Amino acid sequence: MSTTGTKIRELIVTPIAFRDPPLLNSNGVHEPLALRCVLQLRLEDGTVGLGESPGGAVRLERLDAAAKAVVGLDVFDTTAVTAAVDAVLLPTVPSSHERGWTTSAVEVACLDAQGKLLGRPVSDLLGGRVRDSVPFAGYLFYKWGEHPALDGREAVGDDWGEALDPAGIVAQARLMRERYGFRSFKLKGGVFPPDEEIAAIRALSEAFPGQPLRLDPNTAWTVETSRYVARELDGVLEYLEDPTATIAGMAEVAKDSPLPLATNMCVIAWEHLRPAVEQNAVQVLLTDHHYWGGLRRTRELAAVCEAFGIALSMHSNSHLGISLAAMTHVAAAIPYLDHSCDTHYPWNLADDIVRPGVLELRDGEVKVPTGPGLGVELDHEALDRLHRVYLESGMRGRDDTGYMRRVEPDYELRLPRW
Ligand SMILES: O=C([O-])[C@@H](O)[C@@H](O)[C@H](O)[C@@H](O)C(=O)[O-]
Ligand SMILES: [Mg+2]
Repeated sequence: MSTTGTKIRELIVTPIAFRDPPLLNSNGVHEPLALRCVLQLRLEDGTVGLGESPGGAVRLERLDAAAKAVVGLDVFDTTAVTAAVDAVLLPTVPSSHERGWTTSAVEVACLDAQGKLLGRPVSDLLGGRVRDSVPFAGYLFYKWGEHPALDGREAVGDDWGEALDPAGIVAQARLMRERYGFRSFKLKGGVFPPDEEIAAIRALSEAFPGQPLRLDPNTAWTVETSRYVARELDGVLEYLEDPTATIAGMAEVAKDSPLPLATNMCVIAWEHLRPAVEQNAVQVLLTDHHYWGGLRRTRELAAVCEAFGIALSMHSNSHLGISLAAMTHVAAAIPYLDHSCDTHYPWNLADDIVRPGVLELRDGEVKVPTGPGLGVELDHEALDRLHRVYLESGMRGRDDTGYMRRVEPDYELRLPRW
């Protein structure tokens, strides 16, 4: 194939804001809107590759810099594209993890364009799929029934309702199961005292016998508390995720934990792998292509984990369909993925920017799209609408703690809290 038409003509980055329910976590509560950026990588021949990145002013600025750096490069030379993005960010963004967020979004757009040019799905470009559909876990959150009235805005409810105790969490899990068929569940913890969250997990285990369960308090606990919870939930959880902070802290917990420990917080860059392995700090790694530098790097990461006997799962943050498609393709192409993947998608899919019909959560799984590239089509009308929401909102970053303080002025962010 000649490179005449496969050169990158432009990269359009569109910031958007979409509705998000009041989901609680160890940092506070989700704001009424969540931010993402949508990438359209247009080639000389008119082919467009799609990408999606976490949003906010900082990420947008970096993506805008990346957009200038990639013009004229061949879309098939992802090594050169990634190097160009990395080089333009290096002077101001020293952390490889931070640069990974930007390179990843651009790489996904390149792979989508490549797949469209070749008429092959992205999973083929990653070596071929080993499964036709990818299992996801129902991601449960403690939550308020509505976003409270603030700044003259009326309260905003949703069709999930309130979940502030074990009965509420079980009811939410039942709804998740009814709507999407999930066969495993993750509870976002770090919100209530550990015994209350242990009770919620026990209630889930009774309601869904034999279904894999996980608990993730996002470092809300001390080493001692983490060990206590691990002992209490031995035989009930498949793994305990980020109970405490740092590789050293996790290693301390691991010494005495009957449960495998998982992370998407203390091992988030290549340089963290060696100390984590040496200290046996984590037994499960939640990959996330958004911050490991892309889909191909995620596959490489999986091979490293396989070599060291670290099991694999997948992390998620509030996201839309382009990211879900990318997550599904890479999960399909990793033989060694032994846990269902996380996804926030059920919380946000009402505002998706891809056309319906391809990505469906059914029986707790998403079928790997078989069309060219990521296999999803951008809904331009939805994109324009959500871009206007972004502009009008004035929101330029995520602040779960600040939002919580506006509702509960005495709220203090403390990690660990228990
Ligand atoms: O969206 C949230 O509240 C989650 O806590 C998210 O911020 C985390 O990144 C994530 O889902 C996790 O597994 O740690
Ligand atoms: Mg986590």
